Amino acid sequence: MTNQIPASVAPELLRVTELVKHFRAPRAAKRRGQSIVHALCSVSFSIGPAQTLGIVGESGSGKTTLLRTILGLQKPTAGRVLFLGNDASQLKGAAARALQRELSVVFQDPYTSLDPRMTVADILGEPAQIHGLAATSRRAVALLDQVRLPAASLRRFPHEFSGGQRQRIAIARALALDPKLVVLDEPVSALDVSVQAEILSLLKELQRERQISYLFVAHDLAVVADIAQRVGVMYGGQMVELGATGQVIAEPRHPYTRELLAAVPVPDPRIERAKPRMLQRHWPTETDNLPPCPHGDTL
Ligand SMILES: Nc1ncnc2c1ncn2[C@@H]1O[C@H](COP(=O)(O)OP(=O)(O)OP(=O)(O)O)[C@@H](O)[C@H]1O
Repeated sequence: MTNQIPASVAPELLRVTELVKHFRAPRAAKRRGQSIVHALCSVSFSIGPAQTLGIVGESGSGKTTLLRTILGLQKPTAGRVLFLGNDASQLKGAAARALQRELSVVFQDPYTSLDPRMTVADILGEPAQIHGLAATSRRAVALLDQVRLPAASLRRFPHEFSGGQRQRIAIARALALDPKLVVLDEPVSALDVSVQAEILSLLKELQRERQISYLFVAHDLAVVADIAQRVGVMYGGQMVELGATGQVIAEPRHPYTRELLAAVPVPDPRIERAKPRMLQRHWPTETDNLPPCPHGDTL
């Protein structure tokens, strides 16, 4: 007998519903008659346990705004973010802190995301300290082991490590409180291709070992295709495509997705196979049932 819940009835970890975020337009845009920037336009998706959803999109498509809104760093104009069934913005005190422990983040640049004045031991102990928990060196060594770095790293400072090693430290820090969901904001964009592959393979191993889920944001569709079971394509604040990775690659429906596929520099066999068949037939994806974009200009 196994206690595993079948995927079809597994509880949702994250549900984002019709998320809208508008900003006041900068002065130059106002002069062109645009008063509001529609950074997110009715974006909806969900992530289940031990799943990876990859979000891909060009600069300015709304990826950072989406992550910042999910992380509670900015309020949505409309729509909801439910994490483990809770709207974090409605929680206070111990309940809010307990929910925060289940969600962590890894940023793009491992050169600026780690405090240069802190040792690795301090960096890995900080999340526990923030939450009033004990930060033991045994726990820090276990975290280093998870990201395949030696225990001797504990006494060293970030500048003594390579970019890939720094990103391993950032991942170890993100795992410090055993979160259920890790948000990864372009985590391999600043790394060489061979180091990118190592970090992607580490993330996949960690997911298998710890059953964590990832929301993985990147510019590069090949990177997302390597790690994500599902992919969402953002364009102009909208999720123009959302579905199983193989399906989105095989049958891209939006011109921007086709552009992304054509731009993949390192051939991915699935992408290469798909290119000649693009758009020969229409497979329904999750975005087919999305409501139209509410083009109101509220802030
Ligand atoms: N604080 C803000 N005030 C005004 N406009 C903003 C603000 N933050 C983002 N925007 C605008 O919202 C849109 C989406 O920006 P966002 O940073 O989310 O895109 P992105 O896909 O993350 O881009 P990149 O890959 O370059 O980081 C852009 O038009 C951007 O100029």
